[in-house]
Amino acid sequence: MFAIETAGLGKSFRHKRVLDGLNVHVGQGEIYGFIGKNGAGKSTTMKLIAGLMPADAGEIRVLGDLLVPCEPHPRVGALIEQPGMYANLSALDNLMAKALVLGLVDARRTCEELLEVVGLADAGNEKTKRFSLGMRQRLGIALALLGSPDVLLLDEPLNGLDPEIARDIRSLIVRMNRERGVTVFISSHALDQLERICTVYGVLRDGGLAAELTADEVDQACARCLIVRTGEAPRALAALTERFPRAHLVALPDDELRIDGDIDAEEVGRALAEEGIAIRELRRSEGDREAFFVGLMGGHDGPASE
Ligand SMILES: Nc1ncnc2c1ncn2[C@@H]1O[C@H](COP(=O)(O)OP(=O)(O)OP(=O)(O)O)[C@@H](O)[C@H]1O
Repeated sequence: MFAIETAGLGKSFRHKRVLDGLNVHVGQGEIYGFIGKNGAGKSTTMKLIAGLMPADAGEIRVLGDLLVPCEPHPRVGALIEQPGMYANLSALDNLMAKALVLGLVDARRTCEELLEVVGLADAGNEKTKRFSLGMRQRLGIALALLGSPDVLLLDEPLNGLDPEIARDIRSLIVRMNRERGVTVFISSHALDQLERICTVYGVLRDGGLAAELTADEVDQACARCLIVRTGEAPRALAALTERFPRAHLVALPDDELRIDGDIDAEEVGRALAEEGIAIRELRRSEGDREAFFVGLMGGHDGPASE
């Protein structure tokens, strides 16, 4: 049973289709990094899974339960976009307000413990309007953790944080995962941050998943690859895909193709020459993980395709 599973998920805003047949599989106990360009639909996906808005198509299962549209699953905690909090209340009172809504027994002790867990014990009585971004994110995570969820949805929890705070939040996420067995579904633009904690990745592109791979598979894919630059990238991509069906090929920006797998450079050169495709550059690249992910996302610059 998956912690989160979506099948054929679709969502449009007015006439803009954002998600189109999205199939995500998040195993229990994983820290799943959800990656995609700006506007690819990461927050939208999170909101659908959190039960904050209805999908137009498809279904979502959380811990095996089919989600009823707009009904949050009781075992899911979420921090999506700006953490919702009352500016004039203290961190403790913000937690208490939610704890009461959830009907938690022993609410005060639970809230104080959570403040401790997220490193806000000393600031618990301060009004949140005076909080720094890092403190807000910590409180947002504490709010998401109220009720001891089994599944945590974290939308960009590391955005805009200085390296030390980002490290603290990363270790908090890993601790929740290892010690409490919480499954984490996390989005971030900071690939280097995700790479330190994620066990699986899903790459969102054109409304669906371009890839879903484990950290080990990413390691393997990035261990050794060939980069080909040619003026005829689409034709080269088609020719090489047919010639090397077991290789993983990705079109990169600047007319480059990336070929993952143990493929011989000479064979690639020969295959392209036979098709009459001129090669501008053919080189071996080691471990360029960012290029790998950026390639899967569909390039670096500009928003996701309209
Ligand atoms: N409520 C809404 N009404 C209209 N359009 C929306 C709404 N919510 C999202 N969109 C649009 O849907 C697309 C996907 O947005 P979403 O916020 O899910 O992307 P994202 O991948 O989280 O982006 P980012 O990385 O920039 O946060 C965007 O083009 C956005 O403008």
